[in-house]
Formats: sequence, structure tokens, C-alpha cells
Amino acid sequence: MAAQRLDGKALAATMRSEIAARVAERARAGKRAPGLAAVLVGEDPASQQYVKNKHKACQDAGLATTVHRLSASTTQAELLELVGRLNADPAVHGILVQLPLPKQIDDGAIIRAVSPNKDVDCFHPENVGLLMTGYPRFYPCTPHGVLQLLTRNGIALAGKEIVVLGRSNIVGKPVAVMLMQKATATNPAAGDATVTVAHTRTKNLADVCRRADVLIAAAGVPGVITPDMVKPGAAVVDVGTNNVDGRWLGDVHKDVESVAGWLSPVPGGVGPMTITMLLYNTLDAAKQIDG
Ligand SMILES: NC(=O)C1=CN([C@@H]2O[C@H](COP(=O)(O)OP(=O)(O)OC[C@H]3O[C@@H](n4cnc5c(N)ncnc54)[C@H](OP(=O)(O)O)[C@@H]3O)[C@@H](O)[C@H]2O)C=CC1
Ligand SMILES: Nc1nc(=O)c2c([nH]1)NC[C@@H]1CN(c3ccc(C(=O)N[C@@H](CCC(=O)O)C(=O)O)cc3)C=[N+]21
Repeated sequence: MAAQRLDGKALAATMRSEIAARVAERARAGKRAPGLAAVLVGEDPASQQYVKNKHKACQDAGLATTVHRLSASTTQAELLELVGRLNADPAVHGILVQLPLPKQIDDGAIIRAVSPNKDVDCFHPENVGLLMTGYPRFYPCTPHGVLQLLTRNGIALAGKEIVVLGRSNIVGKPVAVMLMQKATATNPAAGDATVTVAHTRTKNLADVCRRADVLIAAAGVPGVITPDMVKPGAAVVDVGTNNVDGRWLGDVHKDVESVAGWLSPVPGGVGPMTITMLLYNTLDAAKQIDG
């Protein structure tokens, strides 16, 4: 039996129209449109594509969006100066500096320079700390997209065995934190699950993955999750977005389709959900800043 599809494209469309309605309501109340400033340094084609997708999604939902394109030779001081201007600009509620940055720039210094109140990626250490302690100011976009994709498809997480493959600051670590946390009124996107995090030093990776009722693949290696690593009937979320010769390939091998109970496609799975959660955070930032 083929796995049921975790259709991120369809869910993203539904949630974006909910966001657009709330943005329109704010406009009717005379409030400024939520503003997102995206900063793209250099010419990496995948980054350009993501930023283009985000820009279009913002426009479609009625957000005010600007893209700041800087050359690959931009200095750290120049980028810090731009971030400072965006921090001070009342039309900007959310700031996203697309990663990775060129090697002359220290990612950490830029992430720490973004005002925590405008940090719609939820990468600033203050916001990571708030998330970690159960009092989130923002939820990080890709992890939040993964949780929404599961729960809005009726997949309950509490008490489940969940394995996360990958431990990066952008995906693996924060998604694992959200999945394990206690759900409360002030921290609703929390899984109450039993979570294992696997990585390149994990022993018996296939055995570990096969324990999972829900498997989250965020390794960045095309096809690394093979059918022998999946418990029959498990929900498998493919975060991998690997550009191979101009095509998008996930971390999940296509044959997993016949073992999994649920599977998210690439493209059309987590990618569109990530962008949707960015819009959600930008609206949220506008509410937090402007009321
Ligand atoms: N759809 C979306 O919105 C997004 C998609 N992505 C995609 O998700 C993927 C992961 O991204 P990101 O977290 O930034 O990647 P990183 O390269 O920062 O992290 C990858 C993680 O996976 C682990 N890993 C790599 N190979 C293996 C392996 N063979 N076996 C076990 N573990 C392995 C690494 O382990 P170790 O720590 O030991 O090196 C590391 O922890 C990429 O394909 C990326 O494009 C990322 C962000 C958003
Ligand atoms: N500061 C920062 N914030 C990020 O959120 C961030 C980042 N840096 N760096 C890179 C990763 C990657 N990422 C994706 C966004 C959209 C798709 C996406 O739209 N994917 C489409 C495929 C692409 C397409 O069809 O154009 C899909 O899966 O359907 C994928 C990946 C955000 N990231």
C-alpha cells in the first residue's frame, strides 16, 4: 500500500489564506501592513530561489516585503550596517538574513545583531533560549512547519517515539526541542513525544530509525532514508531539499513510499510550510510591535 501524502503545498495554501484574511483585517483597522525584509548576500541559486518564493508568498498574502540583494564580496561591517537600519525601520517587523553567508562574514555575529523582536527566523540566542525554556516569542519556521504538517493531518504526537535525523541549529535541534516539549496554553506547538536525535556518530542508525512512529529526515543527503530504516506504517517527514542538477531531491528514498503510512513529498512538503510559518511569524511580529 502506498503511503498517504502529507501535502504541504495544500496545507500551506489553506494557512496562507487564513493569514491573508488576518492581514486584511488589520488593514481595515488602519494598521500598517506587516513588513518583512529579506537579505540575500551573494548569488547562490538555491538561496535565490528560496528568497524569490518567500517574496512572492508575502506579496500574495498582503504583506509588505522588500528584498535587499548584496554582492558576494559584502563585508561584515556593511551587512551589520544594513541590519541596524532594518532594526530601526518601523515599516519592518520581520528580518530574515538568508543563510549560509559568504565566508568573510560571521553568521553568529549577524544573527545576534538582528533585533530579537524582529527575528522571524527564531535564530537569535535570546529567542532560542525562550523556545528552549518553554516560553517562545517565535517558533522557528521549518520546525513549526513540520509540526503543523503532522498535526493538521491528524497525526497525534503525544507519547509517540519520534526520531530526528540531523542536529543543526536550523532544523534538527529546534524540531527535536519542540517535539519533546510539554504542550501548554503559552506553548501550543509542542509534541509531548519521546524524541531521539540521530547524526553522523549514531551507531546502528537503521535500528534507531526503525523505532520511530514518526521519522523526521533533515540530513541533507539525498535518499539517505531507505525502506529498511522505516517502521511499517510510520509517518515520515522529508525536510531535505537538495538541489541536484537543477532538480529537488529529498533525504527519503522513493521506495519508502511502500513502507511508510504517511510521507511528505519534495518538492511540495516542508518547503511551502516553512515559507507559510515565516508569514505567520511576520504577522505575529507586527502584532507584538504595533499591537
Ligand atoms: N524545506 C525547508 O524549509 C528546509 C530544508 N532544509 C534542508 O534540510 C536538510 C538539512 O539542512 P540543515 O539542517 O541545514 O543541514 P546541516 O548540514 O547543517 O545538518 C545536517 C545534519 O544531518 C546529519 N547527517 C548528515 N549526513 C548524515 C548521515 N549520513 N547519517 C546521519 N546523519 C547525517 C549531520 O550530522 P553531524 O552533526 O554529525 O555532521 C547534521 O547534524 C538540507 O537538505 C536542507 O536543504 C533546511 C532548512 C529548511
Ligand atoms: N535565514 C534563513 N532562513 C531560512 O528559512 C532558510 C535559510 N536561511 N537558508 C536555507 C533554508 C532552506 N529554506 C527553504 C525555503 C523554501 C523552500 C521551498 O520553497 N522548497 C520548495 C522547492 C523549491 C521550489 O519549488 O522553488 C518545495 O519544497 O516545494 C525550501 C527550503 C529556508 N531556509
